Amino acid sequence: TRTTRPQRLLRAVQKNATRNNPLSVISAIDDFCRHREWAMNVGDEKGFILDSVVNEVSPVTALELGAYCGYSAVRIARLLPPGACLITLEFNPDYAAIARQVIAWAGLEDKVQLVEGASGDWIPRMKEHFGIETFDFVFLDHWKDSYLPDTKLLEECGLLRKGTVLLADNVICPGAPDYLEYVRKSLSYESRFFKSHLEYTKAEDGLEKSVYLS
Ligand SMILES: O=C(NC/C=C/[C@H]1OC[C@H](O)[C@@H]1O)c1cc([N+](=O)[O-])cc(O)c1O
Ligand SMILES: [Mg+2]
Repeated sequence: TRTTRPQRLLRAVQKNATRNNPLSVISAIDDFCRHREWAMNVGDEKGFILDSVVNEVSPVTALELGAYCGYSAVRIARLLPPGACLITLEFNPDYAAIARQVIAWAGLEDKVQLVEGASGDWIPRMKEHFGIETFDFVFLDHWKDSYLPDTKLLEECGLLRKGTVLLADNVICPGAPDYLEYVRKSLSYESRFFKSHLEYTKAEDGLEKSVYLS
């Protein structure tokens, strides 16, 4: 096919969503993915849980690992308090290009810093490059086998503080077994599972919320 799925998703946003209206961008993507083409956004059902955790934490500094088309970046950034910011890391340049445009269509570019590159390279540079002390909230939604090494890297780089909330997507499907075992067994985390479904399907999935105790 001439265009890619992310390009068709962006076109659906530009056609059906209102500029500077994040909720209409979220709805346009969910409609596209439910009725036209499935895509790996966190989706509306898990998105509702994501929203409730973001509202509870009300983060001033937030990190997202894996932007894809920018759906969860829009979900998170629309809820951030004034002066707060979301840094989102995306390895795939094609996804990053689409995500930037989706975030811009929602009018949230001032709240979101999209960084193209590998999380393993960028996490150690967060403090000096972005002037970040610690993160209040981290959403993990990138490669599932990167959840654990990147969490350990965040710890080692001193980017987590007492009370930092990690929220991980897909801990059942596709699954992140090594990450789940770690956060559930570690005395440094208080972990809780939120049962849900794989985006736009009836398959079992869920989010794991883990509070860093330091
Ligand atoms: O691989 C998934 N996400 C990882 C994304 C990987 C991409 O983001 C980082 C990198 O650019 C890579 O190309 C995924 C996969 C499914 N799935 O059903 O296969 C469902 C989901 O919610 C997912 O986040
Ligand atoms: Mg996901």
